[in-house]
Amino acid sequence: MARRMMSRLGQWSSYVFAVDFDTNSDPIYFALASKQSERPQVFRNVLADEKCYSLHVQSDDKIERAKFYGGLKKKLSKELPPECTILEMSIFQPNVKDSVIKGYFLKDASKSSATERVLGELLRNDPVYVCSYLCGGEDRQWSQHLWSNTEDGWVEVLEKYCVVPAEKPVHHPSTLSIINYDVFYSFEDAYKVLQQCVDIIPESKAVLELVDQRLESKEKTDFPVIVIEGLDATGKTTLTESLTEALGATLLKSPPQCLSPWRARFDTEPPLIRRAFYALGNYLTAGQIGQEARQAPVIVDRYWHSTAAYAIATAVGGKLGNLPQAGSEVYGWPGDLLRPSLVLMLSLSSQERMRRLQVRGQDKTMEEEELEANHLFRQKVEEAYQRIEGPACITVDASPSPDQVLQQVLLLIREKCHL
Ligand SMILES: Nc1ncnc2c1ncn2[C@@H]1O[C@H](COP(=O)(O)OP(=O)(O)O)[C@@H](O)[C@H]1O
Ligand SMILES: Nc1ccn([C@H]2C[C@H](O)[C@@H](COP(=O)(O)OP(=O)(O)O)O2)c(=O)n1
Repeated sequence: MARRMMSRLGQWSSYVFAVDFDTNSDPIYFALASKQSERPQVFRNVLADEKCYSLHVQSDDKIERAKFYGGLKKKLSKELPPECTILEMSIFQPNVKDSVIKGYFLKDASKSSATERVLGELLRNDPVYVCSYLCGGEDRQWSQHLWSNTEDGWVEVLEKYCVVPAEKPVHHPSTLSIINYDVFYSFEDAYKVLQQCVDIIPESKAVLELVDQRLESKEKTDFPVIVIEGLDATGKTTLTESLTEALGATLLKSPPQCLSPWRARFDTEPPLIRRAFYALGNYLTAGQIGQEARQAPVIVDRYWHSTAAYAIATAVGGKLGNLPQAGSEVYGWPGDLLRPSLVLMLSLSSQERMRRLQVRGQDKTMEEEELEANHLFRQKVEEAYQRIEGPACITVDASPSPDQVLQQVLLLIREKCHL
């Protein structure tokens, strides 16, 4: 174990650490060095007298890493003293795809040694690296101390490094591991994830069996395929139903009905597994679209745009500006997924959306803070929706009455699909 850590440490000189102290600002970036830097203090303004720690997952297995990272937050929240704040942290090579190792940074204002005990326990039993951070010396500079297990079960410091400021990278670290972690760009990539889960999530087997029986879809459909997208409560169900009737169309949705028994189960899984499930749902729906579009136009309630936009918005931490730039490959359409003829995104002001949610009896009890975080999340989803290409979505104002929205959309369909 110690040898493994040493070899890892050797690589750390090219890594940058990012800690999200505040979702509305940039993370604080730092690196490790053998000598202190002349530059200003790394944690100035964000740390007072707290004890600080970091921990991140060490495993070469992608599924194990995802499962463990997801469970770790729950475990930490349960076992650490309440004065301990858990912040998201990543270690990465600037602008190098797939180089991110996720972890947590702990700001501990408690007076007890409970945190050390919990971390020592984790180090002994789980695949984690643990470090503590100390501020000392005349110039009050920070250093990082990597913990190691001794033979007799005690914890000791294996290596000590100076913490020095690092440049802000061009790409936010959370954008470096979107491909094949949050968004899958081929059937095979998503399928492989669920295959690797069969032993730990038995429901994966049933999903794979359904997927194995899916219908193949052709590139071109005989009748137009129109996808309706938008955040929850923007009126998708209302519109897709009236549209289906008005056009004598067939109504489908993604994920399809046949996956409903497993949706809640996969919603509890970490992003890697959850997103692979939704990705496969699109291929099942694509098979149904191919079949139905031989006889009539098809209306689809959510499809690839939802899968990609929600996944990207969840994966990208912090500000709207952290999203990958428009034109980035993450907004591309999977080469093997049936493309619809038209994608429309229903858009509403957040006040009207809240009003509709309340009419439906939801979101009444949300705390202010959660509302704020949700506001940022929804902005990111809508922005990601608008950046997805091949086909891109057309934004429709969903604030008029249901009939006015329907008429507006029928006009668009006639214009774009010649129906
Ligand atoms: N154009 C509209 N104007 C006012 N209320 C609407 C409109 N469209 C839908 N609603 C109402 O808003 C709520 C959410 O609509 P729904 O179609 O269920 O949205 P979604 O399927 O996008 O979650 C429902 O109570 C619905 O009756
Ligand atoms: N085709 C789809 C549909 C939904 N999803 C995911 C994206 C979000 O995490 C949720 C949104 O689902 P939600 O329950 O809000 O959907 P409805 O508005 O009830 O249709 O599902 C997806 O990834 N791909």
